[in-house]
Amino acid sequence: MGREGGGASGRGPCVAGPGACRRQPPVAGLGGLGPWLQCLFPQPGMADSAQAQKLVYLVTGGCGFLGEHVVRMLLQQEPQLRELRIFDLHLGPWLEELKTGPVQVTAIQGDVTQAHEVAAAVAGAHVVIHTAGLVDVFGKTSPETIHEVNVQGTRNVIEACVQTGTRFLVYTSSMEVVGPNIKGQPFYRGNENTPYEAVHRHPYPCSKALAEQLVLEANGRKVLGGLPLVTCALRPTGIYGEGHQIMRDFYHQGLRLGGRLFRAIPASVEHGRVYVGNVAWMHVLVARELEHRAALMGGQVYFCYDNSPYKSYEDFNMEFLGPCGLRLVGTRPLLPYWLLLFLAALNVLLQWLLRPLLLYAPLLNPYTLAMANTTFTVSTDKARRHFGYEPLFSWEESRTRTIRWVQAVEGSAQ
Ligand SMILES: NC(=O)c1ccc[n+]([C@@H]2O[C@H](COP(=O)([O-])OP(=O)(O)OC[C@H]3O[C@@H](n4cnc5c(N)ncnc54)[C@H](O)[C@@H]3O)[C@@H](O)[C@H]2O)c1
Ligand SMILES: C[C@@H](CO)CCC[C@@H](C)[C@H]1CC[C@H]2[C@@H]3[C@H](O)C=C4C[C@@H](O)CC[C@]4(C)[C@H]3CC[C@]12C
Repeated sequence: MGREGGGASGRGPCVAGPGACRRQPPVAGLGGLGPWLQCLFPQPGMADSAQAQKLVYLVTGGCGFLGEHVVRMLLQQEPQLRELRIFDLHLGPWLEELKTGPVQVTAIQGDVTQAHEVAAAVAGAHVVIHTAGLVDVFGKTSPETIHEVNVQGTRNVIEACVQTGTRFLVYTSSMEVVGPNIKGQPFYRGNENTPYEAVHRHPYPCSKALAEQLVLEANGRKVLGGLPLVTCALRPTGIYGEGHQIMRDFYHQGLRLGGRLFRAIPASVEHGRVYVGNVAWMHVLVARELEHRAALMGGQVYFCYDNSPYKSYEDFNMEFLGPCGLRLVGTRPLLPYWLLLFLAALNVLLQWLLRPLLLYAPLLNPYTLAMANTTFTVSTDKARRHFGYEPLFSWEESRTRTIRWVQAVEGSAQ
């Protein structure tokens, strides 16, 4: 089953190309809700594309942090959408508001580890965007569960595409498929071809690497009907933006500490970050262009990037937490690295001791410390060259939106 209809020109005014794909500029002054409101109350131009609505998309993990942004971005930016299926273990109440729009929104409560549930959701979809995953570097879930969800879940998605005839699969991978590696070697302004020893031991990056490999190897497999499956993988660096749980955790930690956070990471260690709206936009563009540029894009990996500045993890967070009243104390780490490592190891011990009683999963553990202490930044234009990606949101917009969101978190916490 292929995608019906013509090529790029049949896709209304929204053709890929630097900056060309923004159907409507986001409305300023709505606290980040502008694009979403536009999708609920479409502008006149939207009506033109009504006849062209024929595609069925499935977003797995569509109720997660990234998934929700992908869902909303699709509704706003994909004029050919007829039905949007949202598959998630936990469905969010916000889905209800989407059901009043012109696109049929189908919420499916399901588990990617259950092959039959995945196959039922995939059947009849033209494109699958697979973002569902267990993101855990804090020891909340067992390595087996992480593997089951991230690897077997991805295998189930691939097999469902093959069995039901879905031809286009976009997988949300991660920078962690590359690194930082166990040796803590820096990856400085690297691109998709930069040589780097990608060796991992932690269950999360291991699972993402295995899943990505499955997706890339599946490119070219014949699906029901005999046509080839076209796959590719997107590798976001650390995502930030509205809904980012770890940012929320840092914010609350700062409030508990009297409006202060204490520097633990040298300011010179740079960490790659990318705004969630731009990551979502990249997914939408890739999904749209896979059919037209299958030979070029099939089996490829793309880092997700934008114009967010290169900074240390903590300094970057302060771009948002600072304007919300928090202060980062110290120009250098206040504790020596060996002591942090000791505390991190102690946290692991405590987690193990307390496990029968409660889940103790603090931000600091040897793995997160190593990640935060290792430079990992990307500098690439592969996505622009291959499918015309340009960030939809400037750094200033991304920053403003994130600050507004943290302020709203603050408001709701009081
Ligand atoms: N957050 C980041 O910084 C980041 C960076 C790079 C890559 N990623 C990847 O992006 C994807 C989304 O991450 P996120 O940060 O939005 O995480 P998230 O936890 O907010 O979202 C994941 C979603 O997947 C769903 N899910 C989990 N297990 C499932 C299952 N068994 N069946 C169906 N749905 C299930 C969850 O309910 C959740 O809604 C993940 O694949 C992650 O590996 C995230
Ligand atoms: C030592 C602490 C003092 O303040 C700082 C700890 C920071 C860590 C909690 C985070 C540092 C790097 C983050 C990860 C990175 O941004 C990339 C990721 C890839 C993605 O696929 C999932 C999320 C994450 C692992 C992200 C998690 C949090 C950090 C380890």
